[in-house]
Amino acid sequence: MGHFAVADYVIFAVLLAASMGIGLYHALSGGRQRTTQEFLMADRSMRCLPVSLSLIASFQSAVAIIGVPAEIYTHGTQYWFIGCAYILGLLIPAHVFIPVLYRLRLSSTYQYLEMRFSKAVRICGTLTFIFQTVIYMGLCVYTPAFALNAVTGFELWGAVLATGLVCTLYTTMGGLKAVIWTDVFQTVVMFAGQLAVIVVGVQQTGGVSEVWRKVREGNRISALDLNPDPTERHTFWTLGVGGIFLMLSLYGVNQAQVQRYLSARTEKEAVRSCYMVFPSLQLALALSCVMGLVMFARYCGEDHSDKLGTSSKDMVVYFVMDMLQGLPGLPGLFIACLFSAALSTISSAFNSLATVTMEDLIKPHFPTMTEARATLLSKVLAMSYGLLCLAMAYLTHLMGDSVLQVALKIFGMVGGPILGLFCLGMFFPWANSTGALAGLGAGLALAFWVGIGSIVTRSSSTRPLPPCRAVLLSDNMTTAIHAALLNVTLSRPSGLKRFYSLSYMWYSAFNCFTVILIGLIISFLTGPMKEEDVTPGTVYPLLGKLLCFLPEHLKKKLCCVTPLGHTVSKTVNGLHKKISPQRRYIKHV
Ligand SMILES: O=C(O)CCCC[C@@H]1SC[C@@H]2NC(=O)N[C@@H]21
Ligand code: NA
Repeated sequence: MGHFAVADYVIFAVLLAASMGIGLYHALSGGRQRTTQEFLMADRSMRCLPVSLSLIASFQSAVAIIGVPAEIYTHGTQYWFIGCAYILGLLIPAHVFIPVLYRLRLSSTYQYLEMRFSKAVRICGTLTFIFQTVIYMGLCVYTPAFALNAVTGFELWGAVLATGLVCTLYTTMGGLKAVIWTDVFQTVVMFAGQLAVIVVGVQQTGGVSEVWRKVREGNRISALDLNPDPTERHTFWTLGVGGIFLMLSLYGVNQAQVQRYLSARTEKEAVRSCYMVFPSLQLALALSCVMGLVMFARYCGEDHSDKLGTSSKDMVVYFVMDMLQGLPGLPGLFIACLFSAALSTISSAFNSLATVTMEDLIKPHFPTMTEARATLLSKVLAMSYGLLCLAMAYLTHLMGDSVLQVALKIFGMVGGPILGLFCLGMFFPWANSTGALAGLGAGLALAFWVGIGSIVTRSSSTRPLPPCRAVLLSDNMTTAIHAALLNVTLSRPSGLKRFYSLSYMWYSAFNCFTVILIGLIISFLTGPMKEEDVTPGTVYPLLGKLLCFLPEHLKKKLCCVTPLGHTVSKTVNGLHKKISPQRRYIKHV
């Protein structure tokens, strides 16, 4: 099955060559990547269009291209409601996180934690991020390679090595500029590949109306599920609300994204790039959901259970090869789409790992290091992280069946606490570094307790909808069977088991609130910080913004008077800075 014509290999090779070419171009042009400002921050000269396409590419990998269609095929279109989370999930980063982080002119987003709390908090934040990204990178390398190998015999480790090496090379040579411009190219290839599969799939299923009829009969169009039960895997609340915290952890404080915001030439360009992400993310979500629906309609009523019934990872590639078989070049286009998605995510991860390792873990200990050595070290780091991620590729093989679920769990378990740390710092001036460390520790501990508990007790898997053979029965018959299935198997989990069956879409929110709650309690127990001791510009005046409708004098009374006498609240570039008289003196010395 799925023999590749020469044209397919050519297209795949062209993708790798084009990525290499872009990397080489940026290695030989501009400042020739001689400074870390250029290598890690693209000289802070980027415009909003490439930044926005690069922002999508960072967290739209083969996991989404294979995982989302499998999710829709198995459980229906409930997952599509995650698109509702993109509204607040991008507005809050654009108007809260970007202003604070951009004005501090950071290179690593974790520098914020040292400015707001202490060096210890910064190191913990950086190490947590590295842990999360290395695992996620492994998943992104493994997914396309294993899926292709399983269905088409595509040379497995050859693909993994080719991907890893090409990616490491152009990231190491061309730095962030190369990563952003290859992301732009790879995002276009990714959309083209998905569109091709959809067009051919609809045409082979007998047209749009035929697809729609089969999808409706197979009740794959999910209604708005307002079930408030937090253990229900996918409902409007877990996806639309829980998804907001997932988006904030990725598009608000994740190093890969913050680095892109900071590489924009002005803050306005950064905010605009965040806005421009919205339509492209909706398009990416729509393409992968529609692909799942077309796959369902195509195989409805036919018995492909031998192939489709196995692991969800393989069914999508099987479907694509089945559709594109015999159309020279299209299987190659889909392979290119899969590896474009993987490459653009992995290169972003490499580059962000190299940046934080340099900025947070190495430079502070070697302040006298020359630019040349620092840039060389950054390149060595990118290479070594590349090799580490190949090792991780195998480990993720053991993580479980639905790659999408594994990725979202990782973001929830590790990204959630990091989001909590930044929220604690930005919205609660009283929080101190002891509280921050305690909060992060508690958040991670709880996250891993729930996450691992749910894997061990296998309480997070939800029964798939009945396969579409049930279509042949009348509607009410199907409903009756479905109801029977429900009340028989749905034994109400109680106590700890219920705790383990918390929907993984709530992990980000749950862990974020844990960090904030514990962080505040410990801060108050160990002596809260005084507002005038907080580094100016590291606190977002949440109270001031929320009460912005109040007249100025009332606002001053409410949120600018501290017990140690009044402080002058200076509004510097839109952010309230509390500079007490004596500090004001220090400030101007
Ligand atoms: O595709 C991946 O590599 C990870 C799975 C999707 C990650 C999240 S889901 C919400 C947001 N929208 C995206 O397109 N990616 C992120
Ligand atoms: Na990607």
